[in-house]
Amino acid sequence: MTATLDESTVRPATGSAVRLAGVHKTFGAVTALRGVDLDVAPGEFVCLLGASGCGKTTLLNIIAGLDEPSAGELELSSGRPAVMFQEAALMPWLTAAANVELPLRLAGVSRKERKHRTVELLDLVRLSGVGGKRPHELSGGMRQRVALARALASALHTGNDTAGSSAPSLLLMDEPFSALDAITRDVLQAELLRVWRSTGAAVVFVTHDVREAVRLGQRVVLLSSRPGRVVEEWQVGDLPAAEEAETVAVINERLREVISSHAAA
Ligand SMILES: Nc1ncnc2c1ncn2[C@@H]1O[C@H](COP(=O)(O)OP(=O)(O)OP(=O)(O)O)[C@@H](O)[C@H]1O
Repeated sequence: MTATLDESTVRPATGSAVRLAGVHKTFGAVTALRGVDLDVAPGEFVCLLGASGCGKTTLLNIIAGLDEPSAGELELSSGRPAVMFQEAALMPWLTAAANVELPLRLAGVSRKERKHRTVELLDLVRLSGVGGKRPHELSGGMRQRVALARALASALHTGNDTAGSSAPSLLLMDEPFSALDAITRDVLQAELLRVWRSTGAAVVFVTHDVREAVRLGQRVVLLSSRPGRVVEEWQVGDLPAAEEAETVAVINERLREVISSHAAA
């Protein structure tokens, strides 16, 4: 079930794109999150890493306003963040361009401005030639690019819209590339980094792939196995290539420890 966040638990963030303080979430007898503290700076790229079932999606849903915390506080600096899921979830009856345009249409952006921004965004994800095609005519990787352009349309619009043009935007991504083959994933990871650098949006990217987290993130945040809470984090932005493999090995080892301590508990 989805719920709308209570106004009292969501406040505009001061200086952060998103800030969570002591966020708990229970589903009946199941405690999914226990006291999560997380602060994401405007324009920062943070990867949330954790074992299956540790509460990553729950956390993202709470930030997205699709679910509400049982306790704790959430602060957001922009309006509702844009979300991109594992499956592109495009409207099958709309063309790629119309899918990208949809959040702008719903936000009441003028037709001329919508058309202009849609062309720009399709160009940004290198899909300028296929705006007129419908989702079933596109490959899985192309559909995820359309989903990325649509999420950006929504994120950038919200960012511009709420507190003036300086309001940072926030993009939430829940394992968006995990259903793709390795080569397409590799290409889209590079594309995402390029797009992130050119838009300045903050990104919270959920993955259980350590290599992906280290490649994409400026910071990797490790959640414990259920109930999830932040156990450790690493600054991994601009790592020299020689240190990347070692960092992946260190984080993998820590992830294994977290999983086995949970299994032994
Ligand atoms: N709506 C719900 N009702 C009951 N339990 C739920 C609900 N949503 C999540 N859970 C439980 O909360 C825990 C965390 O789930 P969540 O989907 O957030 O984990 P995750 O880390 O994203 O997992 P994965 O990596 O496998 O997608 C799980 O034990 C799950 O069964």
